[in-house]
Amino acid sequence: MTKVTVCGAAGGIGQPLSMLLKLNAQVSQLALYDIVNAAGVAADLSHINTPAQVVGYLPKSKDDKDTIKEALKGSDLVVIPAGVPRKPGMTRADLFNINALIVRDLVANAAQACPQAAILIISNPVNATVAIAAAVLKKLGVFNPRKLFGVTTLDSVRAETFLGGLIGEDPASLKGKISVVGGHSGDTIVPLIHFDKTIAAKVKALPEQAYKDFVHRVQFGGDEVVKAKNGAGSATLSMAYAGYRFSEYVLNSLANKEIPFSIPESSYVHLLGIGASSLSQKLGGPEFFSVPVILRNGQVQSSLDPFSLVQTEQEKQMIETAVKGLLTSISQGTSFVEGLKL
Ligand SMILES: NC(=O)C1=CN([C@@H]2O[C@H](COP(=O)(O)OP(=O)(O)OC[C@H]3O[C@@H](n4cnc5c(N)ncnc54)[C@H](O)[C@@H]3O)[C@@H](O)[C@H]2O)C=CC1
Ligand SMILES: O=C([O-])CC(=O)C(=O)O
Repeated sequence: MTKVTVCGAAGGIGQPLSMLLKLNAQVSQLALYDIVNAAGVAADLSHINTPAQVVGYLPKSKDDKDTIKEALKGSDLVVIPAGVPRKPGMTRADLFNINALIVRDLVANAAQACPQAAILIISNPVNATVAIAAAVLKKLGVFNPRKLFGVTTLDSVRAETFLGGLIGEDPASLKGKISVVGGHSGDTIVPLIHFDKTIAAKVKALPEQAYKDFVHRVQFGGDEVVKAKNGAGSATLSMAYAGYRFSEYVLNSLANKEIPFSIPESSYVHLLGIGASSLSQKLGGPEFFSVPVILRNGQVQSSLDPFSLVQTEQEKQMIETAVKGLLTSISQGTSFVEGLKL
């Protein structure tokens, strides 16, 4: 019996992500929470012929504090794509003011209703919202760092797609052969693509500019979608796929399924809390960093040191640059929660 709750389930990401979760036969209960249209999305998905029982949860009023708790009660996995997306001209950091409050409230409710759940944060700016979630859970005395995940999978999905196109490989075959670490915005995103010898040889055969363009495209892939949608939001469908890919990894670990890749999925996690404090020191002190994580039973069992995947001076420098950006975002998230009443 596995219960999954999606918060923000009626949104651009929430709807297709909920559909993918409904297709997973391991899910027995799928709770769809949103402040709009939750019942409609739930009714629609409930007609799909898979085992998950789908229930929509829409708050009855602004002061309704019970519906969200019902949606979260007993959940094993909580996925949070609630919040506002970017419009052209905005950075992810510009979303902080609105999304910080949304994430704070949802995580505070999860802390009470399902303190054992794995929590996946999709809402941007991920570099800061995950720090908010951690600070809230700490304040409420239920922080398990091994179960809090910032979802950075879309960066890996993009890197696989763009590199596959460049070197003439099936993008799907690159999963586990390249890795993306750091954070989830601009130059905090660090693709590492030289540790597999066959891939590295193909990358080295490319003109230097093609490699630079690839890195830039992975780091700013979100902007491409924001621009193309021209005011109608940011990546939703590719993000739903990526969010599902990481959710499925958590669900598989809950079912004790083997990890079929040598280098597992990355996630933006609390380094000290997952037993990687020496990595944090080596990086220059960031509390959070996206690293490949090995999951067991819905939580981080161990992580890989990204420096073991670094092969070039350029990759090392990209990590240094990422750390600078992350330190600022993390302290913004953490100080937002300090002094707040929960
Ligand atoms: N981590 C990542 O790689 C990515 C993150 N994102 C982020 O995901 C978030 C959602 O994006 P979209 O789905 O495109 O936005 P959207 O506006 O289409 O959907 C957001 C949904 O959240 C709901 N919502 C707002 N406040 C809520 C609350 N307090 N409780 C529950 N639901 C609430 C809204 O009603 C809406 O249905 C944005 O912050 C976006 O920047 C987007 C793409 C990639
Ligand atoms: O760019 C955005 O605002 C949405 C996002 O995080 C992405 O597509 O990577």
